[in-house]
Amino acid sequence: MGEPLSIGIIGGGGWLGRAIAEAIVDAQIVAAEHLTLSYRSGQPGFLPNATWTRDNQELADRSDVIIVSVRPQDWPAIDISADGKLAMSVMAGVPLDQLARRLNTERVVRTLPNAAAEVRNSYTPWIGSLGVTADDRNVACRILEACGAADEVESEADIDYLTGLTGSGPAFPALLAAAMMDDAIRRGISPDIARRSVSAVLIGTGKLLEARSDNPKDIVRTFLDYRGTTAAAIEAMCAAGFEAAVADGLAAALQKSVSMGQAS
Ligand SMILES: NC(=O)C1=CN([C@@H]2O[C@H](COP(=O)(O)OP(=O)(O)OC[C@H]3O[C@@H](n4cnc5c(N)ncnc54)[C@H](O)[C@@H]3O)[C@@H](O)[C@H]2O)C=CC1
Ligand SMILES: O=C(O)[C@@H]1CCC=N1
Repeated sequence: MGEPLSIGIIGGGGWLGRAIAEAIVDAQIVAAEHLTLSYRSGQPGFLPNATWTRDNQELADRSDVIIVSVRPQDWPAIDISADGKLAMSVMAGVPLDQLARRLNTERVVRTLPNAAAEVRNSYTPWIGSLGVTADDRNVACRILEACGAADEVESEADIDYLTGLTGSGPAFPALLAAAMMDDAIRRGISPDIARRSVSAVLIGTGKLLEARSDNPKDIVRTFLDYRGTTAAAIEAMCAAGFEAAVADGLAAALQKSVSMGQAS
């Protein structure tokens, strides 16, 4: 058996960095003692057995795999050499060629998890550069699957689109939940019941979609066929522009993803 894997996460104290760190330790992909996490100010209190540092080059030197998990606007200030090692990015917009050039390695994997990584339910599309080896792909897959489901995609254009659809994705049901809650409260339902009931609807629907292989369109059609309350609601929502609003939102996310890559 080879040496145990060592992994470093730049921005390991952030939302996604922490989620990945805790997921890969729980999945025993890396021992906390072989994990290095960097932070900018104030060492976070979780994973006390990991090595915490402010020095990103030290992190890179200590790690076989380097994961960059800072916000895209903080990426230009990251000035390290991965020295040919496997580097992975979770940053929205930043393309593979830029990662390779700036991190000094041909072995780069661009990924786009989502916030549900915190509860090991991310959906994460990823793509590797030509320089990644079969072992690299295997390591990247294990890391990403510790955070939920992961799929290798064919092009970076797919990642740009999925950045909005799935990377930003959890925000959309959250937006729907917020609108449903506001409406319930406006109509006199207590905030506590409004929160519990709306959360239960979203969680229950997620499980229903997971359990049934139907296309969501077919489920909607079944509801419409009752010609009852659900049909009345769906038709009013669609007449008010629901589907167009979703399409406009996803187009705006795609445009932003591409422009963030050009600006970084
Ligand atoms: N939060 C989300 O839902 C998703 C985030 N992403 C991507 O993940 C990346 C991180 O996002 P979040 O974790 O949400 O942001 P965050 O702001 O919670 O975490 C970023 C962390 O990086 C740290 N940081 C910044 N510069 C640093 C430096 N030079 N050295 C060490 N640490 C540094 C910050 O102090 C912060 O703790 C972003 O690029 C974002 O595009 C991708 C998909 C989903
Ligand atoms: O909003 C953002 O830019 C990041 C990427 C996807 C989710 N959060």
